[in-house]
Amino acid sequence: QDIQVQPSPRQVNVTGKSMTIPVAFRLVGEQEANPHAIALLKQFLGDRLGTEGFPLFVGEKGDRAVRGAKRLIPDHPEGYYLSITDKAITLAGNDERGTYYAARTFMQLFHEGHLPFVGIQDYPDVRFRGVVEGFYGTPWSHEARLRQLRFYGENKLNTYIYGPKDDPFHSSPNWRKPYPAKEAARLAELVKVADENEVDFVWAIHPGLDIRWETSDRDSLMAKFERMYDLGVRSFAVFFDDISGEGAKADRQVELLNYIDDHFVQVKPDVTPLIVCPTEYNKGWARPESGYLATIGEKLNPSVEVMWTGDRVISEITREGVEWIREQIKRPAYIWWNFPVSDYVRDHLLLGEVYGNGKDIAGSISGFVANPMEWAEASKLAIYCVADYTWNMQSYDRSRSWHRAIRAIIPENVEAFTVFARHNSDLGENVHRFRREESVEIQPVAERFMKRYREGHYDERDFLALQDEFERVAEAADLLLIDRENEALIEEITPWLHQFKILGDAGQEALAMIKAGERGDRELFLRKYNHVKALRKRSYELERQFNQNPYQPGVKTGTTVLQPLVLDVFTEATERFNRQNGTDLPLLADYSPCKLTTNVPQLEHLPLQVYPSRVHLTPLLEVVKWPAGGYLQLELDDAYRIPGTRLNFDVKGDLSWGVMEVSADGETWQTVTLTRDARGRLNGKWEDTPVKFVRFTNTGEGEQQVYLREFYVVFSL
Ligand SMILES: CCCCNC1=N[C@@H]2[C@@H](O)[C@H](O)[C@@H](CO)O[C@@H]2S1
Repeated sequence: QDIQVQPSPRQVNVTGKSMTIPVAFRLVGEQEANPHAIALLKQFLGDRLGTEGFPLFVGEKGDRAVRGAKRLIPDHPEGYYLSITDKAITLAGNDERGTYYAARTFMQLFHEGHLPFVGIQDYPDVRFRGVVEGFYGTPWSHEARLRQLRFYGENKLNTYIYGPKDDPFHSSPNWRKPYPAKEAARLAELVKVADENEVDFVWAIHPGLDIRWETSDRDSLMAKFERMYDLGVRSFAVFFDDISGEGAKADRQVELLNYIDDHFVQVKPDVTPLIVCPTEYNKGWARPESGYLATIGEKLNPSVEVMWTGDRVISEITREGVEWIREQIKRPAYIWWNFPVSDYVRDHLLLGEVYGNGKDIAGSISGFVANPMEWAEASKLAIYCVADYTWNMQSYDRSRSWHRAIRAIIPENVEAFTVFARHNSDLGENVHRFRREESVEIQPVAERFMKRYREGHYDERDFLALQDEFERVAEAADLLLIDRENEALIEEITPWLHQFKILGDAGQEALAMIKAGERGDRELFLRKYNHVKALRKRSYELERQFNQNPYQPGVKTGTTVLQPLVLDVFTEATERFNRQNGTDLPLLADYSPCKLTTNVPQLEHLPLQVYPSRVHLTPLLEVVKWPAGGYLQLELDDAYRIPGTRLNFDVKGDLSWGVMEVSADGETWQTVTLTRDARGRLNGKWEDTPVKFVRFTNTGEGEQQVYLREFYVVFSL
């Protein structure tokens, strides 16, 4: 019998036999065993549990109830031994959490009225496994967090790091203040539910934006940690990421961290190791000459965990990469993996497989936590796979895990959600140039079809395969929109489901244009042509209505294969129709009236958001290092009368180091005075001349570090 346990256990011995599930179980070891494991079993077995019945021995190594299994329990943190025979069931943990995990595995073995006779010895590859709520954007709701913690309990994830950038009591300015009563009570509830699910609730503080290296701020931080300890928090982190200036100094940071470690973490009886996010948190930003990492490696107490995102902010974690950082910081790195986080591509959902990380890194890292999307339920797909990967790397199978994740998350609509997730997994062009596979199965068919269609002899089987896929897309959208088993998930993805339905319909109708054109049926062709244009307009309006945020507003779906395919088919069919009928039916406006050029490395690949009346530059979340002579230029497709551009560098002090200019021809430039409006945004104004170019240049002497929160050009009212 195929034992399906999540995450995949390390060592499973099956005898092939099984027994019908006993009508009653006699629990042995309740007094000594991990109470959360006992509670879980009681809740799961319900009234099957009594003083009579089939013996169920539960306990930790050394407990009387499981003394017979002592030799069989793996000697690893969180390891366990589980056995089911026709005589008894044994759930024996190497420690309390191990017993809990044995109970979780036991629960998964119940299958269609039977229990398999099995011996399992299991333990995790990675010590700390889980999620860091560390994204920019709307923090998860309290209910979403409670669901997450229960999900982690089910999937043997033992860490949840609370660090939402937009929580003012986690970051500046209120990191010094205790949480108000309501928030404090909610955090206390999260800690309780985390405990019940054997999850370490790690509370992180992000003081770097305005910390002063004086005892007063040190004492404020210690006092805040004490407050959180009173709420039940037993795991703590200090984030020094995404900051510049005073807060970024290594020796100051180390002095503070060692103080916290010596006077708080090491003196409390039950606090787990302190975790820190360094300012140089990926290899792309590490500067050996700054000595930052060297200072961390040499002077930071060895008991402090140091987080790391890999070779870049968003990157796959490789053996070579973790060996490199281990050398620098003189300890295994605690990985903060930036996936499926989408706060730099907010119009996309990242529902694809988890792949690209090495399977040989377990020995070189101490932790691996995923930074998710602001969409908590939708993030569970990737989190499920990370749980499988970090528990047992060698046996991790990206596709098997992904399919199981979908079954775990939406069991009543597996087929529909699989179609939806297949086509919502790539990020599109983005500042980090991180991409994921999308529409993998249909991509070769689409490519072959378009090529042959253009050559004038496509294969009917390809046509039918594409038509079938677009039908599945439309069906999946409708099935999921009425799904009621996981309403929180559907609520999160509804805007994308509407967009997905439109994509399915548009794909079918664009293909119908081909057939109508071939049959010379002008009337039918025009009907289909108009329908596709109407669908496109609806899609555009959806973009303007949902998921509006100042970064990547809108709702993108199928951007890598299906959307381009619809556009290609529509364009080709319309151009043929125009040639055959001497008409000039317009094509879909998909050009971009604006081009970005820059010599500032971090701005090179910023996508532009183009709207009817203005061009948005996707702002960055990280600090932008703007070298002397560095410029950012937008070139419009024509000279427009622009009533004024909006510019916003969240910088302290003035922008006297830079100059804003406009030009109609790229030759003669006119300087623009920038004035701050009520909201502190810098507005450029100039007299009424047509403008084709807008640029901002660092004319100062040295590099500037700025937050580019907003930059857009309004080029018509
Ligand atoms: C090494 C741990 C520090 C990582 N800190 C990071 N801060 C930012 C996060 O808040 C964002 O969600 C992430 C993705 O945009 O980028 C960086 S990653």
